[in-house]
Amino acid sequence: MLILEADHISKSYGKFAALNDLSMEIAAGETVGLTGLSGSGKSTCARILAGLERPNTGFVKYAGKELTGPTPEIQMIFQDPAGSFNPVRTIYQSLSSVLSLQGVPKSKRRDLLSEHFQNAGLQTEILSRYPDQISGGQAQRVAIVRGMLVHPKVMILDEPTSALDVSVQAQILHLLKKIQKENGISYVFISHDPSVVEFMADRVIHL
Ligand SMILES: Nc1ncnc2c1ncn2[C@@H]1O[C@H](COP(=O)(O)OP(=O)(O)OP(=O)(O)O)[C@@H](O)[C@H]1O
Repeated sequence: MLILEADHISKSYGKFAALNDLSMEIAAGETVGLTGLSGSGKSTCARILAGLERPNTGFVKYAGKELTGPTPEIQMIFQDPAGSFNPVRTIYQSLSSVLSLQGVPKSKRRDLLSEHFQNAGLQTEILSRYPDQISGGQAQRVAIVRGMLVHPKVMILDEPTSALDVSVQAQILHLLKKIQKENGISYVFISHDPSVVEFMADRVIHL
């Protein structure tokens, strides 16, 4: 079953064409790799597939319907995980507000987060820290947990391990594979590193 489709999408910024006539299809549960040189439009494509930007021409369909904006069902993970958290809130506060939007009562949030943390190889002590008090690898695990809290069907991963040490990179890639196996979600995995994309993806598209 197709979950996400891009149909002849193009994007220009002024006269500059960042993405030119890309079509791709992503089936439920599969990982499509997206690779290409710096400036080839990978991040532009990621933002469009996540509904964060609209293409100038063409369209994106999610679950058969045109995507016109962001939806919780498509989550995006960025290269710089620490930067995607509010620096003046603890990790618990940031994640708790996601659960609040989900209607999870306060009394259940800590236990639920502990369960997610254990599953993602994170110690629960991290919940009381601020984003600048955790490592890059820990921050990326927390970002992945945060994305999973809303039960997405698709995750767009834009260079999720590029800022991490090689040993930490491998751990994150294995965590992502485990999460996919457990939840059957689809990934669009973007990296300029062909070996990382090969490891993760069922199919690879070169931009
Ligand atoms: N908001 C924007 N305004 C103007 N130009 C942009 C904007 N976003 C991207 N671009 C340009 O579009 C092109 C594609 O950028 P994009 O970030 O999608 O490439 P990329 O393949 O992800 O590159 P990298 O691997 O270096 O991150 C680049 O030349 C970039 O400068």
